[in-house]
Order: sequence, then C-alpha cells, then structure tokens
Amino acid sequence: MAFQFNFSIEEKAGNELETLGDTALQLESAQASLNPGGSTEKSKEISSEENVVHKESLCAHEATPKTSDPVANCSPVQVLPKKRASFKVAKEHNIPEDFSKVLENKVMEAVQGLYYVNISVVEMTLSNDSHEEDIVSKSISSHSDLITGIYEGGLKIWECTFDLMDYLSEAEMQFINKTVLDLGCGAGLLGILALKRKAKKVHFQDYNHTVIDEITLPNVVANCTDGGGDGGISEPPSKKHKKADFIPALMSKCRFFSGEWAEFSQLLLSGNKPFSKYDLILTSETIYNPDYYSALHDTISKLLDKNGRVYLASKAHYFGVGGGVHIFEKFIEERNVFRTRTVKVIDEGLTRYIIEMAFKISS
Ligand SMILES: C[S@@+](CC[C@H](N)C(=O)[O-])C[C@H]1O[C@@H](n2cnc3c(N)ncnc32)[C@H](O)[C@@H]1O
Repeated sequence: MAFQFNFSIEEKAGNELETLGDTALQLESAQASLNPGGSTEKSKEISSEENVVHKESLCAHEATPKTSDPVANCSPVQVLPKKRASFKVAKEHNIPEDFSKVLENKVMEAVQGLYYVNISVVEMTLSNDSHEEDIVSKSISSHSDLITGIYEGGLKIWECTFDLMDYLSEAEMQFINKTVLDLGCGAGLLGILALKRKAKKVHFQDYNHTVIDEITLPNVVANCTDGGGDGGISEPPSKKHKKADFIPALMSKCRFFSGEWAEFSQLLLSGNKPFSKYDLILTSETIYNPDYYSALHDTISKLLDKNGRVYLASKAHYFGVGGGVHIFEKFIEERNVFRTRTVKVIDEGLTRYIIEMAFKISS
C-alpha cells in the first residue's frame, strides 16, 4: 500500500501557546501510588479540555482527515498543562499464549514489506468498547493527536518512521546479535524491521498501554511469520494463526512496555529480569515536546550501551509544540553526555532529519 505524504507546514504567526513553566510538567513518580492489588496502571489524568490545544490552531495543513489516514502527517499538538501532570507508571505487557487472539478483529495492511493493523478499524473497535485509557474517544473529542500525560500519539504511524526505515536500509545497518529498543514505538515498525533483520532482542516501549496491546503487539505478531527475514513480506497474516505458524524464537526475542520514560528505565533497571543495555535505540518523532527532553535524555543515557548508537528521526521543528531537531541538539550539547551527528536530511516541505547519537566517552 502506498502512502501519500503531502506534508507542508507554514510558520504559524502569532503562536498563542503559553510558555510552559518549568514545574508544570515535572515528572512525578507514580510508584508511590502503585495499586497494592497489583495493577500498575495509574495516572492522575488532567482533563482533556485543560490540556489540549486544538489541532487546527497548530497544524497549518493536515493532509488527510484524521479518521482515514493511518499515517500522521501533522506535527503533534501542544498541550497547555494548567495543572501539574503526573505520568503513567511503566509496566511490562505479557505476550499472549494464543497469538490468534492478538489478531482478532484486526484488518492488516502492508507498507515497505511490513504488516501493520489498520488504525481506523482499531479506533472504531476501541471507541465502541469501554477502555480504561479511553485514548481514542479523548483524541477524537479533543480533535488532537496528542494530549500531554494522557495520549502521546502512538496510535498513528508518523512519517519520520519511514525516513528512519529508509535510512536503516540505505546505511545497511547491521542488526545481527544486536539488542534494540524501539523507543516511543507506536506501531513498532522500526523494532519489527530490526527483528526481521535478525536482532538478538527487540524491546518496544510506548507511553500508552492501549497502543502496545492494540497496535504494537498485533503488528509484531503479524510480522513474526516464517520467511521474509530481510524485512520482505512472507505470508499474509491470518486470524487463524496458531502458535505453530509463528517462529517462537522471534516472538521470544521481544518484550513490550508501556509507561513514561523515566518510569520505564526504572522498571528495566530495577526489575527482576536480567537487563543488558541496548546496542541500538531507534526512535521516531519523540522530540516534539521540550518538557520531555530531560526524561528522554536520562532514559537513553541509562539504557544505552557505552558503545551503543541512537538513531533518532524528527522534523526540524514542531510548530506550536516548540520541540525539534535544533533545540534538542542544543539540549544534548548542554548536557555534555552525548555527541550528535546528522546522518541524513530529508528536504521536502518541512525538513526532516536523521540524527545519530553516541556517548562522548565510549570504550
Ligand atoms: C508522535 S508519537 C510517534 C510514534 C512512532 N514512533 C512513530 O513515529 O510513528 C510519539 C511517541 O513517543 C512516546 N512518548 C512521547 N512522550 C513520552 C514520554 N514522556 N514518556 C514515554 N513515552 C513517550 C509515545 O509513546 C508516542 O507513541
């Protein structure tokens, strides 16, 4: 299936957004409020009305209606945190015993040799049922692809994902025996690509557990069939897939996590499962909000192997939100932990970049 990218953003004059106060988005560990009954799903959600700036006030152009295009072509939407936000604690998602269940009610599509679930169908299914996170209804009612602390955009596939997939192919990136993290994975196509190219382990992280359960996991399952080890399509996924149709070794290489970044790194580092640092961290469209840079930076520095590399894909600037490549690089420079290098520039409409990051001091 071919996707159309009609991406064009005009600089928005008179951005009405308030500047975010330093304390407004301070990450607040929710560990203290963990449910003793065992559920780790907690977040003091801020009302959507208070936290969303409507999309039309931030995106100069939206290529296609929200409901019909799984690929998000517009910068995420800024949030006005009038209240202090607290963020979701991290949890690991179990891989279901019966893979066929994961693909139930899903319609699959394919792009660049990988399967992914049709997001409109998932949204429709989710909006008909009641779900704890309720991110689809919240996203629809607020006309927003992003509600800070509530929904961070993972239901859609953002265009820089494809930039990074292209770059990884062009650069003939080697995944064999590498441990890989798809950070802020959404659909998880980057991690799936690494898996198909024989990575040793692939971990997927998204802010929202609904995204992991309804999008990421089904996408991984759909791509864990025999053949197509180089990222090519193997056989069409079917709801009839049973365990035997899958390569158990492929699925067992994967782990899935939801939750806020600082919470996620804490879970990995203090959890009871052994954890070895990542050789590669792949991340697309995750630097739109400067208020998250500190958590993002610290998470990467805690989880990346000392000789590891991060490949980060981003638009030059996220109008209305304030983040983007240059401000992020400046932040990184000030922290003085990583060096960055631009490895690819995609100069179509709003410029997009692929940035490589590595520790300044490695082995
Ligand atoms: C715009 S979406 C991009 C999704 C996907 N990488 C893509 O390119 O299609 C940003 C992703 O970053 C993650 N994210 C953003 N802020 C986060 C935070 N503070 N903590 C954890 N995850 C966050 C969310 O999981 C979300 O899916």
